Amino acid sequence: MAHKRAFYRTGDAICDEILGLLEKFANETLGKQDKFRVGVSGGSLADILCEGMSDLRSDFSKWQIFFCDERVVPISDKESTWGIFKRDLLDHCDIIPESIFFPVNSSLEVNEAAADYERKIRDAFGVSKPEEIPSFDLLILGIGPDGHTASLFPGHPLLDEKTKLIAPIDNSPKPPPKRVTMTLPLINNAKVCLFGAQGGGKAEILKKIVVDRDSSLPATLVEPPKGELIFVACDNAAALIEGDPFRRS
Ligand SMILES: O=C1O[C@H](COP(=O)(O)O)[C@@H](O)[C@H](O)[C@H]1O
Repeated sequence: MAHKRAFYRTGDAICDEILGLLEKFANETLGKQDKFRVGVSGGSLADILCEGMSDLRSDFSKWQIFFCDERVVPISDKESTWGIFKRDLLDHCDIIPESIFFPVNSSLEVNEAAADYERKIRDAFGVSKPEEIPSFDLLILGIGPDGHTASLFPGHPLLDEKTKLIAPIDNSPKPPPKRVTMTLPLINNAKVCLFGAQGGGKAEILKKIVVDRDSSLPATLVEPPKGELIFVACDNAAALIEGDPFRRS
């Protein structure tokens, strides 16, 4: 079980809470160590980060930003998460250096792209022994309507991956089919896993994850034993959850 769990209900939108927590964890981390290492997701969370990250007060030169998953498509494709960050954040902002981003090399074949990204992460953390698992300071994760997170989908064999930190997937049920993704051993070794859920379309799945703890859903399997697990949901996404679901834990 996660060391500490929290559930935040935020009114109409989750962006201020997500951005506020990102700033808080970055600055707390940089008060204790010289680098802040965060993993970001695609979809709605990427849009929130691109909208508000440049307003955060932090020393971005000490950040390292990785991708919890990426679609293996050219950066010019609208499905590329790195492409979204380039176009919607970096192209309009001169306080966040491009060099702090560690994108997936999507020009490689999907298996190679995953192996290459695992090497990049191991190099950045200085972790070379296969049995050692890097520990991200923060992972910002989304929740798909089917309960997927990163590119870990319900019923997919990748949920049982034990050795790879980054895995390829070439049959993603959600297009595009070719992706690379952080696996559960890497995700669950993070210091903080922060989920964001925006909109009434997430209400049913969020209840299954947060209240029912339905273990067939990949997002439920995110439970860092030594880290914090945080859910941030707008009122509509949290509509089927009463009070604080973690009151007694
Ligand atoms: O395909 C993906 O979906 C999830 C959820 O996206 P959302 O738009 O429903 O928040 C996302 O977290 C993941 O990074 C992405 O590749």
